[in-house]
Amino acid sequence: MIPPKKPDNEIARLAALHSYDILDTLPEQSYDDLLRIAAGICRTPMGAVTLVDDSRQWFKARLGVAVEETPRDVAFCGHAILVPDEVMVVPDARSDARFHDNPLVSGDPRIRFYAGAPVIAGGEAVGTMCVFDDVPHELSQAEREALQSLARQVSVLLDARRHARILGHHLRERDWYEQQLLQYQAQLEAHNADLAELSRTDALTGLPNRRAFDAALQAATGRTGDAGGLAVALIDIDHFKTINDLHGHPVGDQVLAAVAQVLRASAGSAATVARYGGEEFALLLHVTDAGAAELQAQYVREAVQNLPIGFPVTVSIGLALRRGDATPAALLDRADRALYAAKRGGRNRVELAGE
Ligand SMILES: Nc1nc2c(ncn2[C@@H]2O[C@H](COP(=O)(O)OP(=O)(O)OP(=O)(O)O)[C@@H](O)[C@H]2O)c(=O)[nH]1
Repeated sequence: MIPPKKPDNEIARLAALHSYDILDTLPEQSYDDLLRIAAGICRTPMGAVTLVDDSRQWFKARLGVAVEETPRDVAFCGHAILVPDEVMVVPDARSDARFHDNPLVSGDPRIRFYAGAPVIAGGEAVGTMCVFDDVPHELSQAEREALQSLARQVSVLLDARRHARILGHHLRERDWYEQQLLQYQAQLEAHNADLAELSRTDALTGLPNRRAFDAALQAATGRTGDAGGLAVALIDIDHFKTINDLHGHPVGDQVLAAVAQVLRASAGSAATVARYGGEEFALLLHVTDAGAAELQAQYVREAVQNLPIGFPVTVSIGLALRRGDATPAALLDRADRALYAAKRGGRNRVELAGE
């Protein structure tokens, strides 16, 4: 027996074979079908689609062969791939010096006839489409060409497999990027929501700020059709500059926070309470008439007056009831003028705006 030598381009040949990542995969109908056609055309009971690995030949498809692989040393196909563009035909292995005492000849499957067409993939002879028989044979020119054609079809299958795998890889990569994008988008939306929240909230008191109050007023005036259903109260801490001057700015901040808390607690859950400016707050009240609005404003004023802070803190309140379809600006203007009147009138009081 003469074991097949390794071709000069063995390293490149193995690289090409391994790039298909097909060794030791499950049988596939397409390869089985091609093999069956080859055996039918060449009139043999046995055959294989072999891939010649470093030290073994592995069968992607097999017909009448019990084993999944054999050592490369005894592989007929190891010889066949040495001449990539020819079909190797061994009419009777027993009279061929390379094979007469080959264990595949002396033992099962007792090969006498062999014909193998190299499968060229990635430019290299990676294996064969081969047929064999346990009786001697000849191969006609037409059969030889058919075997070669079927070997080319094996190459087509191998390339299709590689393209499918590359495509699958790209799709998985695209899915991954899509996932990343969705995550970034969710993060951005969360940040935007945080920013929106920040831009609508006063940091010192935690109350909605002037922008948020104006938006709430705008929305409420758009909704409320009936006159007198809505009132705005502008609330200003009295002599706040003096509080700052006497007790210091940090204490002034604490007073602002305490007043904010008391306003929120005393204004009722339906009211919108906001910090409207430095020491100025605003209330949006849903009330049925001026009497109810005034009662609520007085309640708020007294709640501030009763704050247990250690020194007197009072507020002046300008109250304006919405009449007809007055705009938010007109309503605020009337409340502001009423506040001015409350200050002038002695502070710590509620003044209801006239027409
Ligand atoms: N501590 C503190 N003071 C503030 C803040 N915002 C505004 N102020 C102060 O609030 C004071 C408002 O003073 P003024 O507008 O003169 O009014 P006032 O002293 O409250 O007097 P009247 O409104 O007339 O009763 C100013 O001294 C501002 O510096 C703040 O966030 N913290």
